[in-house]
Amino acid sequence: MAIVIGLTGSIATGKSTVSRMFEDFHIPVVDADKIAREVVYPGEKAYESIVEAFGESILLPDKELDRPALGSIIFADELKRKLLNSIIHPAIRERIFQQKDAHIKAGERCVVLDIPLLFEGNYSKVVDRTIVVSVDESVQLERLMLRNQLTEEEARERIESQLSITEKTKLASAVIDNNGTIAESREQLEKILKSWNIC
Ligand SMILES: CC(C)(COP(=O)(O)OP(=O)(O)OC[C@H]1O[C@@H](n2cnc3c(N)ncnc32)[C@H](O)[C@@H]1O)[C@@H](O)C(=O)NCCC(=O)NCCS
Ligand SMILES: Nc1ncnc2c1ncn2[C@@H]1O[C@H](COP(=O)(O)OP(=O)(O)OP(=O)(O)O)[C@@H](O)[C@H]1O
Repeated sequence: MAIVIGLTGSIATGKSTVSRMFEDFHIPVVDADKIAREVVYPGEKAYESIVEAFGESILLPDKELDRPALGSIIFADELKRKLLNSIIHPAIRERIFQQKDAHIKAGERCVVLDIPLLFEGNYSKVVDRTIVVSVDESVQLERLMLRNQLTEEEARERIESQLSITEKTKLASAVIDNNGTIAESREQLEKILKSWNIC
């Protein structure tokens, strides 16, 4: 029986940074953010529905989705965020399950599902264990503003669009404290996987 691990965090807490570490353990990762980009390539069904719902102003001159523009709209307006979610989440969900099943069919004994909205999207029932990557809210705010070049207000809107990191850590099987260095977080990951007899 394969073990399915759900990896999550809140925005900019370091989920992708930890996700990359699974490569060292030869554990495949299904990346929901990557899938979210693929399902909105021009020509995909979700792309057409997004343009219909949000208008051509969220497109770049080459007709690709203008992700920062769409981000500014949906993180500032809960109803618009719900509208985008209702268009895009079913397509993301379908591909997550397809990729997970393909890894298991190929004989992998452990698969990671890296999903930002793991708890909000009710994925916890399809994973065996969860790892939450956590940082203090002040560190989260600082890293988010720096990475996405956002004002404090914009960064706070994004943080508030998800379940808080405090709530997520309460729901986790294991927590990685990513306030320190990346090497320290890697050590914590290794310890967790060893305690679960995964590496
Ligand atoms: C709004 C979009 C176009 C902005 O794109 P951008 O390239 O700037 O950001 P990216 O996709 O890398 O997302 C960054 C982070 O934002 C957070 N986030 C993204 N979408 C959402 C959402 N609908 N609700 C809450 N948080 C979200 C996640 O923590 C994610 O890791 C994009 O995030 C998107 O299409 N979102 C909807 C799909 C989604 O929910 N994805 C995340 C979960 S699968
Ligand atoms: N331990 C660390 N020390 C310093 N910077 C870090 C550390 N971990 C991550 N970062 C930086 O913080 C930012 C957020 O990290 P990352 O992109 O991994 O977060 P994320 O949780 O995947 O974000 P998102 O939810 O937006 O996809 C990045 O710029 C990353 O380089």
